[in-house]
Amino acid sequence: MLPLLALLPLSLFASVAVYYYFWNRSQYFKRRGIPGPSPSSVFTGNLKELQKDNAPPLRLVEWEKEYGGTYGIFEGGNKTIVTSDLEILQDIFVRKFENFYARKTNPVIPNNPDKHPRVNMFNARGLRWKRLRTITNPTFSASKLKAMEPTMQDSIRALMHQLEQKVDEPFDVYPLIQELTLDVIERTAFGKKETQFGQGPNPFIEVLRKFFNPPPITDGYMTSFFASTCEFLAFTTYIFKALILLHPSQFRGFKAILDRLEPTVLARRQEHATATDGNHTDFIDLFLNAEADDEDIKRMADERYQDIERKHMKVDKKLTIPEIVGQCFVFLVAGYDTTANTLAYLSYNLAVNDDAQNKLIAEIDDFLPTEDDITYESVQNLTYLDWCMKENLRMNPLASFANQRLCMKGCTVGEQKLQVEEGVVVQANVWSIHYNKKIWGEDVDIFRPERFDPETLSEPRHPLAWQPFGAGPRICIGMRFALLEAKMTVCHLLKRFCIQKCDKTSLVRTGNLLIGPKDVTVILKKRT
Ligand code: HEM
Repeated sequence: MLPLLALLPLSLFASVAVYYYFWNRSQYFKRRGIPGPSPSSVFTGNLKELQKDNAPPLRLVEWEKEYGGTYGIFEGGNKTIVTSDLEILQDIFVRKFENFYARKTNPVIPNNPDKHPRVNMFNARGLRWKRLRTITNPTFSASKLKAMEPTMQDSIRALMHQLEQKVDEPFDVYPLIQELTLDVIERTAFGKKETQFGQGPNPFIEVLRKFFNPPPITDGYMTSFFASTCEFLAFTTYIFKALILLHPSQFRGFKAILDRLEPTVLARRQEHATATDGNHTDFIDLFLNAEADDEDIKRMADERYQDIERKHMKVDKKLTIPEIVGQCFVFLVAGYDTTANTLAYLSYNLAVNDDAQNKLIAEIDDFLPTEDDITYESVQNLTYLDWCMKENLRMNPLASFANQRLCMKGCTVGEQKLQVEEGVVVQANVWSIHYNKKIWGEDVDIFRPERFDPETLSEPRHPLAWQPFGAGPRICIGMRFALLEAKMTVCHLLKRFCIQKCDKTSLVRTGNLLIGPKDVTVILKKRT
């Protein structure tokens, strides 16, 4: 009885100590004199209010109006400095990359990025990231993109065939665009031979849709727990592994994607073992050509992520099979909805801006007399199309939450020499930057591609004034791929149709991971 009674004050003391730790953490920005919204919970910080209306980056814009250009929030245990100060961001993304070479911990997948076998390039850090990036860079070279062009064209033409059935009546173009971008990534990245168009809706879309629209973090006790305790990752990662075993259903989305990828990679590896020619046809082939043997794996186990600081250090150009699966996973996830959202937003912007649409059609007709003239090279030469793409992504930097870095070694940043301590995250407030009137002029809310005409500028804009693809050594690796696909699709589309608005055309942005339009309902009119 007595020992049990003694446990009572002990557990009381432990609870007070734990609470004090979290309370003290929640006072971090106050102690540092950095303004910001008071956290609604000492555990999950500002996460609840951040995700309240299902569009977190837009909440950052509202907070900037209240707290200024640089302020602090708590994303669970992540202490995050949100800023639209371009000099701070230039330091973080570019000049002091050696202090900021990692991303923040993902509360939904709390895997240790230095140890997890299936780490992908997005989550990896330090030397491991450098190795993955170095092997993957050539995948997006001009020659590889050119090799992918015929497949992209085939899927785009299949989409046009579907759109022909939709003319003259209002319809939501977004789901069909999603079908296209998934089709392209499945065919170019994972060797799927035939287009899915004409064979019914892609069953994988539903899985990805759920993946991209997770419930708010604070709605789930597991995600709340991991988000609150992200500084104890070395320990919580084991709890995470145990929970996956106990509740696999919680991670159904990931599992469904991996269940699909892993056998594909393994089957292809089998083909590689028996085939004689080493032609790279898609990402999996390219990765398998860099497969690590036992010796490589032993050597790579000594890889220390801090070695990123040794700038000229050579990296192994080798990947393990789980890493190959991880890379394929991130390409699929990063390459599908980002491009779909871009095209959906552009369809909306063209529908509600006749003038821009007419100018774009005139340029396409001038330079590309027939659909056969739409090629890898020719679309690069269309200036107005390029301005439309840029303006569309200025108004809709849909993946802006990825523009953040974790401080790995404390230093000062920006002109005011703001001290950033190790373990603090810096998040670019991209929507505020992209709508800053001092940078873009008074008409920031208007779709005006001409603002990207360099001849109208008295001096060039700051290199980070436009950052839909991020910046610095970790800038989006799929940028050229995405732009090629989007530009070719727009050219095919406007060669055949013009896009008209109707009563149901409106723009409501939503999404936790990416911000996309809820729907894009328009009317397609056949061009005569
Ligand atoms: C319009 C479409 C796209 C947008 C707006 C977009 C946006 C972004 C952004 C903002 C980042 C973070 C960059 C940073 O932190 O500096 C990123 C990273 C990344 N993106 Fe994209 N992306 C798009 C398409 C793609 C495609 C098609 C792929 C692959 C097929 C891809 C693969 C990746 C990967 C692997 C990273 C991580 C790079 C690294 O950490 O080294 N993205 N993307």
